[in-house]
Amino acid sequence: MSDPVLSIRGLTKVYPSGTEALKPLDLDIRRGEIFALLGPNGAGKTTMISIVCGIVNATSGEVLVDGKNWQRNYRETRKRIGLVPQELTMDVFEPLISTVSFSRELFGRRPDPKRIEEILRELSLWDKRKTILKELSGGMKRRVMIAKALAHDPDILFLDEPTAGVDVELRRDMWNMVRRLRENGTTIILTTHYIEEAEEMADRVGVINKGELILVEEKTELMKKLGRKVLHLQLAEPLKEVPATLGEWNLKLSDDGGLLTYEFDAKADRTGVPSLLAAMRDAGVAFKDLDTHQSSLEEIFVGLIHHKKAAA
Ligand SMILES: Nc1ncnc2c1ncn2[C@@H]1O[C@H](COP(=O)(O)OP(=O)(O)OP(=O)(O)O)[C@@H](O)[C@H]1O
Repeated sequence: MSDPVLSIRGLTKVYPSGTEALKPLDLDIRRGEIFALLGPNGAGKTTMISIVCGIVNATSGEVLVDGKNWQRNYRETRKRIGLVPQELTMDVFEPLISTVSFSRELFGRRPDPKRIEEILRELSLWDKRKTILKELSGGMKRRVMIAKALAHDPDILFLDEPTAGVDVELRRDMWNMVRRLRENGTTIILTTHYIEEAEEMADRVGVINKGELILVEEKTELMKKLGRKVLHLQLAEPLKEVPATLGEWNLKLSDDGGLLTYEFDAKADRTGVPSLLAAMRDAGVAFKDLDTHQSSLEEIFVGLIHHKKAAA
């Protein structure tokens, strides 16, 4: 990959409790991409983000921003990174606008009331700017967390489960905001439990499990490569068993004998569907309906984690 904006090299984390949260982890993030990090609870997503954002110390390894060591260039690099954390953290008695303006100055940026106004308007927070944080709804507080992360105009933005527990409207607003940021050149790394979110938003997907990055792939490639297609055939008459002449397709017959399922590789040029249908005709098996369906990222993800578990 040419010129990654962020490089993670051999990153490990062992907490004092002895938990090995990250095995040596390597990852390059491309400039301007949306990278979705997927993984089950406790996989190490927040640990990785917290290290890159300077909240948690790594046990070993290094993080490079534009090829420069993060720790050795702390002031310069930290102001380029924004984080929307999972947990809401804010001073509850402050008016919203002071909190957001303070976040900008914290990273050494000059005060810029116009820019703060722009951010608050975009997140539909402008009307609430004088409200103290304690009096905002949960969804509003989450918007404030985003405003705080954007206040210093970072060009690399981490979103740790941005839409966990938010309503449909806020989720849609967030997705739109992320797309707009990307259009303006911001690199975005988000963690999510919602696979539909990765499917909808990401250019690339990483899957992390037990502190190990088990896969990094272009989203479309991933879906093509691992996506299986499934053909369902509703039979005109139930079968007791699959005829022997249809053995090579490994068909599954439903318990009631009324549905045949054929799973095949969506990527392969010759799927075997036409020859299967011809063989069914020869065997006298008629069907009244058929449909095909492509595996979603969710099925791929569950399959990967299970495969790893089975191999362990
Ligand atoms: N401060 C800590 N002290 C000790 N162990 C920790 C600490 N923070 C996290 N861990 C452990 O490290 C592992 C990785 O946790 P982490 O929060 O990074 O996972 P995650 O993928 O973000 O999970 P989730 O999706 O539930 O947020 C887990 O086993 C967790 O219990």
